[in-house]
Amino acid sequence: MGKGGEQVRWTPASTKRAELAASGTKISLEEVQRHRTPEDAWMVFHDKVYDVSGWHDHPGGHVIFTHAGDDFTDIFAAFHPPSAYKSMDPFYIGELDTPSIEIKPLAQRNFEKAYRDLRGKLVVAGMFNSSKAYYAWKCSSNLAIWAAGCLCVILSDSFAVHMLGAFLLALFWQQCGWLAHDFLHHQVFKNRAYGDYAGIFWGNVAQGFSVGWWKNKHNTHHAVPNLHESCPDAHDGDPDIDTMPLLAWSLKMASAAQASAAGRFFVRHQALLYFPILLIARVSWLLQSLSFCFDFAGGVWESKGSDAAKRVFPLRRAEQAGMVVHYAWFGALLATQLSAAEAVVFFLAAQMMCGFMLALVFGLGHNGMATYDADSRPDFWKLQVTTTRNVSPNLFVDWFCGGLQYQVDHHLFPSIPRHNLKKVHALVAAFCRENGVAYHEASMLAGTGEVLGHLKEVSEAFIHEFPAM
Ligand code: HEM
Repeated sequence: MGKGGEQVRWTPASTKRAELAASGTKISLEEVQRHRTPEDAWMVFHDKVYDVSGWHDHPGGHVIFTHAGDDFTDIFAAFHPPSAYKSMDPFYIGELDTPSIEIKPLAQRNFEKAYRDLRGKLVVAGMFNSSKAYYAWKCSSNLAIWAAGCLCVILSDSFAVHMLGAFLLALFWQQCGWLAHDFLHHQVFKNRAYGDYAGIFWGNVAQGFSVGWWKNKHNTHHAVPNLHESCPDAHDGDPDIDTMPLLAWSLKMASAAQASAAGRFFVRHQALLYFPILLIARVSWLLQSLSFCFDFAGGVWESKGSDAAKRVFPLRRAEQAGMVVHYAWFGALLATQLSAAEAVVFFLAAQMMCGFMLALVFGLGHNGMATYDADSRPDFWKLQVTTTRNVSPNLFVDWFCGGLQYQVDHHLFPSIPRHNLKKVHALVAAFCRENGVAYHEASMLAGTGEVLGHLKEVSEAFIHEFPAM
């Protein structure tokens, strides 16, 4: 509140943060909630208010704006190394006029406290420390799959063996996806540059994915899973559910399809089209990666926040070089060993099999779970837990899903290495039970059934809502 009790409406980017901070003015939560776009972004951390309006050079990119107008205490802890805490100081503008403890319901306060205590216990228990031997084994066994795939192409003239090679390369790329994921979440190395370089090896060089593109998209997904964007100016939507015009995960998304015949067709038949769409997913990711790395095709395939991501990602040249190496080794393999026709079949088969195996796991993680509107989104823990599905583990699932079978645990603590997630899971499951938080787990088969069932429900709701279409 301002002098005389009137509500103060702060001007956005022009705000002089230091002056505001020095004035000691208390700020209401309602006031913070009004500043929710990239150019006018205020956020709360442990009852302190920060103004990050227009900070397009935040080292993590535009993901910071997903929490404009909101509390970012827990998401900050999830993403940042301890060294980042001091970089908040220049953005401080004041204290909340009413501490959150007096605003939030008791159950919520208890849960938040317990969640933060749990993080502390996991740090003390060494759960954030990686086993380098484990990752050396994962990396070398994956390279063995790559070698086997290449040898199938080099040593044999048989079409069937070549197709086996395509399958092995598809498996290799799928596992590269999980390795790049772990390195880029900084699960393996405390030194973030090492993680980024390893990510470029397993992402750009090995499988043709741009690390900068992936980080921008994936970190935003982590910050706001299954959340619909509030408005075109905001940066608060989950890019992973932005799958229109092909798949609609809620009636809200489906409604956007009613204007075009193609859109209506896809929504009506999306449960049947789900598996065929997974087959082409990787081709789309390759195009987005090329677009991000080389400004290819005028940015047609780029996702929101790409400009900032290109500017802030420090290893842009290295990732461009990585892409060149990827297409050089893969192109040389196909061009020197196969006829033109067989090379095309091999290329498409490998891309489609890999896309299917990657996307199947992605779908299991969140699709068919709750979706939220940005305006009514729940707090950090509820958003992360209720939008996410764990897959019941077994030896095959553990290998095939690369740690993402513990999706809930991973979302709550993204920088815990995958080999510790089994232990963490036992604590998180007990913790959710004690605090009455719905926590969902299904087998691979049942989970995929849930995804298809959800797509069908959205189709039916769409047909019911727009019967004349
Ligand atoms: C005042 C608020 C914030 C400040 C001062 C800040 C500062 C920083 C700094 C210094 C880094 C670089 C860390 C390093 O690599 O050493 C960073 C990275 C990052 N930040 Fe923030 N941040 C803020 C808020 C946020 C918010 C709200 C989010 C998410 C919603 C976020 C997400 C990230 C991500 C994803 C990275 C990149 C991590 C990586 O892949 O290396 N930040 N931030």
